[in-house]
Amino acid sequence: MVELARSFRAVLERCELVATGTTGKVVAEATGLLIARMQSGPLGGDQQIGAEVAAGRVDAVIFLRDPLTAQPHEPDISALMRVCDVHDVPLATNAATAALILTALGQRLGLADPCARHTG
Ligand SMILES: O=C(CO)COP(=O)(O)O
Repeated sequence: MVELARSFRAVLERCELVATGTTGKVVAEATGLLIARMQSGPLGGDQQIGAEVAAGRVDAVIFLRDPLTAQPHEPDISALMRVCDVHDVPLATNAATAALILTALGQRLGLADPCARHTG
C-alpha cells in the first residue's frame, strides 16, 4: 500500500483520503499524505468505510488483500466489497487494479503523468 501511495502521490494528494486505522497511520507516516483514519479493520473500520460508500461519499476503494491469510473479520471485508458492488463504486483488491483506478482518477484530475514511478 505504501509503495502504491508513493507512486500515485500526485493523484492521492488531490483526493480526500480515508483509511482503516493502521493502514492510514503507516501510509500517512511514509508519504506525508493527509488521511482521515477510521477504526482498525478488525475493530469495525471496514464497516465505517462501508457506511461512507453507502452514503455516496466515496469515489473508489482500494483494499489490498493478502490472499494467503485468513482474516478474523472476513464478514466485514465481504460486506465492504458487497456495498461497493451495490453502489457501483470502483473497488481494487490488488495493486494492478489499484494502479488502473488511480491512473484513471489522475487523468480525470487532468494530470499528465499520474504515476510518478512505474513499478510494473
Ligand atoms: O484489517 C484491515 C482491513 O480489513 C486493515 O485494518 P488496519 O488498517 O487497521 O490494519
